[in-house]
Amino acid sequence: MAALIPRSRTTPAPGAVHVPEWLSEERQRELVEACRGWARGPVPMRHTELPGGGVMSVRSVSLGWHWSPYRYTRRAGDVNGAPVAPLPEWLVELGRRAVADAYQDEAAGQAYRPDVALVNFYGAGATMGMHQDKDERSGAPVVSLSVGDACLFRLGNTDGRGRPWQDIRLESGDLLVFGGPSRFAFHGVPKVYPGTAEPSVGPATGRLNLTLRETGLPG
Ligand SMILES: O=C(O)CCC(=O)C(=O)O
Ligand SMILES: [Fe+2]
Repeated sequence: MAALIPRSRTTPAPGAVHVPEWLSEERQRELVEACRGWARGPVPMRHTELPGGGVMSVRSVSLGWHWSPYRYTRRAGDVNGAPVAPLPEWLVELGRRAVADAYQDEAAGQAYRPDVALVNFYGAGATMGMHQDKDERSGAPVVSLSVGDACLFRLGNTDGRGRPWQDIRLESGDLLVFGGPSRFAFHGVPKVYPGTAEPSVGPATGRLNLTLRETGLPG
């Protein structure tokens, strides 16, 4: 839903750009629909098990490469052994457009070649602890798209999980790109605000987040 007072783009940290309402409502609906399909399979969306025995509160599915802690594989050995669904070209294009728009740099968009998407669904009470996206062997930016309930996104520093950090409210349709000096910054989602989504656009409840990345892995 368009805000009464439009939110403007910000650069919360060097290399990090937040573009509110970047996705049209139609695009958001398409993404929700696509996520419904990916959640079904070939690798079903699931709570990822962590090596320490815990499980993540978000449910996830990947495209292009399967992510499980802390590596990328072509098959989901920790789920059902199925080969991961391909990353569709329209999503690659969306990622390239996102980078070009965020950095206002067409060449940066052209150079961006994401080969993996991680789709996360935050149901009631789900959060994500502070972490780095560091299983990629590439310094290319991470493109993050949010649909559904708003959340508190915490963008920290590259040294550790603690302060300083910037708190950003990500709403449905928002784009966040973190690259350059922010590419390996710790970040997390300490809170999702239930019931803040526009019912005609987002999932019925909860929050969807999709990140595009370059793994830097061969073929
Ligand atoms: O949900 C978000 O906004 C962040 C997701 C994230 O950090 C990740 O998938 O690595
Ligand atoms: Fe992350």
